[in-house]
Amino acid sequence: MSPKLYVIDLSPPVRSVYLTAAALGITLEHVELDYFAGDHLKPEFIKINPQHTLPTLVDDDGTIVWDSHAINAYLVSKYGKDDSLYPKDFAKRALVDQRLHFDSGWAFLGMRNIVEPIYFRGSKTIPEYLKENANKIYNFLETFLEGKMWVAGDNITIADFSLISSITSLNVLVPIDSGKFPKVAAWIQRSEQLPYYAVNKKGLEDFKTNIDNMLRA
Ligand SMILES: N[C@@H](CCC(=O)N[C@@H](CS)C(=O)NCC(=O)O)C(=O)O
Repeated sequence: MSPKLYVIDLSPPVRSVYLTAAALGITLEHVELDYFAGDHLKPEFIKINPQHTLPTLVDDDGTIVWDSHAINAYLVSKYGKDDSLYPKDFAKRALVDQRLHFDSGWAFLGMRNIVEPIYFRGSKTIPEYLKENANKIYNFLETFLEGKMWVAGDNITIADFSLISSITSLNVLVPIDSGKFPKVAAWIQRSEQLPYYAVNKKGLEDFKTNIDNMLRA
């Protein structure tokens, strides 16, 4: 039996778990919920995750984990052959954790603040202050990548998986100026070369189509 992952491909946090699972070489059983029909708000799902967010993991032994960052750390700790994706060394882990919290508090949130009015309130434009915020996020990331291949050093970690799914989605909404943010642009290109990157690509393309349609509708 494979651990169950409740998903919607459009979601950046869900795609970060796809990347982690692919990097670990493990299979998760995807349970797709119809987000726009409100499947995640139904009592049977609320019983599993009262915060009703996707992704949510239910492992074979009944362990339930939600929040993609916690899921990714859990999967590496439980299924990783080594700790390279989420180092045990305190100082290295602290840097990865900082980047993960940057994803939660800035990158994903910056994207979510733009998307929700488009998805749920019929908004057809992106306010200037949210575009400015997106550029602030790109600028922070540009600084983090100074002298580094990946966001927390020379090894890829789960922080890259969280940030690549959020940042490529934010890029759909507020395009990254590669002249201003060359390190961010190079990091995206590096990520796209990963042998398992396709698991981010499909949901990202669906997300782009979805946003294009909603902004035009
Ligand atoms: N910090 C959470 C964010 C998860 C999240 O907000 N997911 C969205 C989809 S992208 C969701 O499930 N929204 C439904 C809701 O909040 O009710 C994570 O990383 O898992």
